[in-house]
Amino acid sequence: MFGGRPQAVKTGSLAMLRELPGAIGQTIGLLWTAGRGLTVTVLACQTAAAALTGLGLLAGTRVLAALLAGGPTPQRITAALPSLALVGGVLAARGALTAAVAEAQSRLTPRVLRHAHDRLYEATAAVELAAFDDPDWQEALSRARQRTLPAIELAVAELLAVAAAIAGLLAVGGILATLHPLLLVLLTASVIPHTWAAMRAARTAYTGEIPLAALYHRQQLIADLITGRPAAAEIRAYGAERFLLAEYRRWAEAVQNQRQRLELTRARTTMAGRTLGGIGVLITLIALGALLNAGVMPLAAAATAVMAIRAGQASFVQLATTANRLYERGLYIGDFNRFLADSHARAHHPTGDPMPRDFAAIHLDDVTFCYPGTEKPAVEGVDLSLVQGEVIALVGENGSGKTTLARLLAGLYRPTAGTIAWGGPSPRVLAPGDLRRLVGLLGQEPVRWPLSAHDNITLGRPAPRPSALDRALSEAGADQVLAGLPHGAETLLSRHLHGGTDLSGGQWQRLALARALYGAPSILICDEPTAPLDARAEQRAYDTIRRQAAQHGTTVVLITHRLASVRHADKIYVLDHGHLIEHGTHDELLARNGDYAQLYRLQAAAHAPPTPHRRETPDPARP
Ligand SMILES: Nc1ncnc2c1ncn2[C@@H]1O[C@H](COP(=O)(O)OP(=O)(O)OP(=O)(O)O)[C@@H](O)[C@H]1O
Repeated sequence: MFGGRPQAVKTGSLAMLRELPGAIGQTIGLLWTAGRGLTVTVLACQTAAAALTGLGLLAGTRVLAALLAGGPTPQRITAALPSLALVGGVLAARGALTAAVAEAQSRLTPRVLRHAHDRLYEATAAVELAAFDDPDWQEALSRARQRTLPAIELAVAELLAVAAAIAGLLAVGGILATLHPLLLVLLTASVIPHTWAAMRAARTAYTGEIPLAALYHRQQLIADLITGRPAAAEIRAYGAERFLLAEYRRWAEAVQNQRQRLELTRARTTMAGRTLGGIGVLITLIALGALLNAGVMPLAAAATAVMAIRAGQASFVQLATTANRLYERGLYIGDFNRFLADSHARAHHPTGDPMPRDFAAIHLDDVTFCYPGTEKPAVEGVDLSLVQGEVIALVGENGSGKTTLARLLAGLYRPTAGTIAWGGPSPRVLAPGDLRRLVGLLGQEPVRWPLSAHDNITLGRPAPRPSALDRALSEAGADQVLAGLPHGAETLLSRHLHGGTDLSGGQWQRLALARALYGAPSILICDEPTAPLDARAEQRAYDTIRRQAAQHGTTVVLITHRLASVRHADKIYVLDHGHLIEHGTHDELLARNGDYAQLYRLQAAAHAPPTPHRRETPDPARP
């Protein structure tokens, strides 16, 4: 309902058996890339431990045979001693191997997790911006983070448990086959009910987990609102505490009920399996008794058979449970790998020569852009040419496509149709990633990076020239902000971190302008850049922006609803429902008396001094 579309997963036993090898393959692939040596160590130790189990059982048979043989007790004990020593040695060696497996596993699991996290964040960081607007990709990302990463951690343990169970079964099977082939049949018959119950319980957990995840997601959203800083002020201002707590409790109760239902079903299935399993064991013991009675098997072998069958049953149940769970995790891992491949396909891959910093013009030819998953273009059929050093303004009503067009110009989006060409006499169509390095972006709500003030400006970029930082700071007025900080440029800007501090909206904006200027951009996109600034800072910001164009040849794209601020732009483009409907200078557009002129006069009237009007004298005749 709200936790993402549940995956269509086949949960039948046959489907599981068919797809289990693929799931195991996915998990092994992950283990292999994260730590080959450790994987081999764990598997080798497990195989050796299983072989030792078989050897121990055989030695146990010999001990029993010696003890049950005729003759005086001291003599029988002496005869059993070598086999007893072997049993002791086997047990000690098995203990050592189990400890080695546990140690290797404890080193392998964090490695696999780190590797998976690394791949996830690397793939996510590399994708084009448009992927973040695609609900399918977003959903796959959320699934990868919330379900796959925890699943991977469990899959490692489960894969190793499956391997241990298979090795154990092979050892026990070998012993039983040597004792009497009929014992193999008895073992299989006795484990069927248990195995069925284990598989069913695991499947119940999986199918019940999908609605549980959706409910939990909703509960978490509200918990985040209650505990997070962004909503803290509004919650208190509107007195929404009780409302939110009630909402939280509603979802928490739904989570609790669903969990209880799941646990109950699981407990009942397990109980049924155990009861049937008990009957299976009883039948096995009766059959063993019959074999003994018929003289087909000596007493010592029968005792070993009982132990082997018990060990075999445990391995069978472990195999059924973990294989089922591993199958489920394998589905998540497969999903994760598909997400990585899809993200890789959506990533920017640099092509061709690097773009020169200087360009004569940018030409947009019949450019259209649709957001992923939408059919209505946000920008349609736009033709536009930008000359280096120009200040252009994009104006229009809310949702008319200004931000989208600016992002197309910045190379952050790829046109759905049409071309954007950069360059001089023979303009080149560039891959969007080539443009990005040349662009400075100043948005209305810039990111407040929880880093030092210095890193907030540089973001790890090398200085294009030695004085770049000082110049950017002074041009943006951010030097004054830094001067007021307790540790200057090294002050940590986050109240969430110990020793950190916070800035006002306007101070953050000045830092953002410094960040945009620091890279000496060829094109500076300012999307409502002065909303949080006071009048003086706004004036100063516009002066800076204009100076960038005049002195440094930076092309400026200005988006603002304050039309008084765009009067000095070299060209003004008016957008309406994604279409360019007018363009020209301020005076040309006023003379044209179109949409721009109307909007401008509307705003000018709002700022005009109020016209004095006569106070009406009350009419004594009116009631
Ligand atoms: N991420 C998105 N996914 C889908 N549609 C989007 C997305 N962002 C914007 N749109 C749609 O694209 C259209 C243009 O949006 P855009 O943000 O470019 O307008 P704008 O002129 O900058 O608006 P405003 O003045 O309100 O900032 C709108 O109809 C909007 O609903």
